Amino acid sequence: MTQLYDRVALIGLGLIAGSMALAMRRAGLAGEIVGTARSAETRATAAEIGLVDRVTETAAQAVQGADLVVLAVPVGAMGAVAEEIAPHLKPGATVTDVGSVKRAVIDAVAPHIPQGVHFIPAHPLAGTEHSGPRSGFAELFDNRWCLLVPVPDTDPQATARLRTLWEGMGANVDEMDADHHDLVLAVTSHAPHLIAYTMVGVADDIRRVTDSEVIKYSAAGFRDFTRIAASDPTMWRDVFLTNKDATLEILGRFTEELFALQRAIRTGDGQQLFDYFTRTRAIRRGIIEAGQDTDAPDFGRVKKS
Ligand SMILES: NC(=O)c1ccc[n+]([C@@H]2O[C@H](COP(=O)([O-])OP(=O)(O)OC[C@H]3O[C@@H](n4cnc5c(N)ncnc54)[C@H](O)[C@@H]3O)[C@@H](O)[C@H]2O)c1
Ligand SMILES: O=C(O)C(=O)C[C@]1(C(=O)O)C=C[C@@H](O)C=C1
Repeated sequence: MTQLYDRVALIGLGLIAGSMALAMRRAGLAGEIVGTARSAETRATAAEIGLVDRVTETAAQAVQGADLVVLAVPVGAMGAVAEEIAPHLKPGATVTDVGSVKRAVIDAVAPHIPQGVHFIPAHPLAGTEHSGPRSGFAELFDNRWCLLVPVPDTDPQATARLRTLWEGMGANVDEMDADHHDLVLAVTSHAPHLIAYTMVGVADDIRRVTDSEVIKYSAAGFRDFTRIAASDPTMWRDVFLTNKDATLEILGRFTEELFALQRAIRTGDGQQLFDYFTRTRAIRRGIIEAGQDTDAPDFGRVKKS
């Protein structure tokens, strides 16, 4: 793979930025990778483990001379970071982000981007429940989707280069409109996380009644919930605060369905339960028939033919 950017600046040095640094290095996509983070401890760790080629104290220093700037901080911090780096951006540079919500990030960041700098929002659909500078790994994006969300009048060449970067890091790339992105992700990622957080919270409340048995005998389904509910609190607080409308819309529908099933249980309507579960089972089987092995550890990854 050829080098795409002479200098890349990563703002935020957590799971996503760390994985990008390792994936870029794996494929030789960047000349120099510079990184910065808000906390001195994170910067020291990143320097100690050699996560990036150079660590700077401030975001303003990191973006000096960078051809690509990646905002990899919690969604609620994107606007303030964009404001801080704006006067220091190199003309012709590309600014991108990896935030889990797109409309709010565009609204917060775009007004700060100077003329002559390209802003191309993005979202890799890959992650884990871990965070921080030691959590990244080069394979995170392999065969995963990365969605680009170009804003109006985005330079096609800059977009094409960013697409090539994500492909070089192992991802499959698609483009999507910001509002559509936020609705789709509310269904596939944001609402499920809130449900997992809630379920684990309920189990924790019940623990006092069951004398810790819910933890001791936790079954596989519940254990999956606990993994998701261990995800970073700051990141997810910001996701819900910034994708409010879409998440509330999906949670409203979820609650209606939940009440319907609750009523079926109360009234002993086995047929309704059976029909519902038959429908949802068919959905999973459809995913498998489409070529994805849902039991495989790489479920959710895009199968390359
Ligand atoms: N974790 C996932 O599964 C996942 C997946 C895709 C996209 N994302 C998105 O990627 C972004 C980064 O997530 P992550 O998982 O790498 O998080 P992380 O917690 O591992 O890293 C976040 C980094 O941002 C820095 N930071 C935190 N608050 C800041 C602030 N106010 N100002 C400046 N820097 C700040 C932290 O020091 C840290 O270096 C988020 O916007 C998140 O929504 C996360
Ligand atoms: O696999 C996980 O742990 C994740 O939560 C990753 C996940 C997801 O919901 O799929 C979480 C947030 C993102 O913005 C993208 C991916």
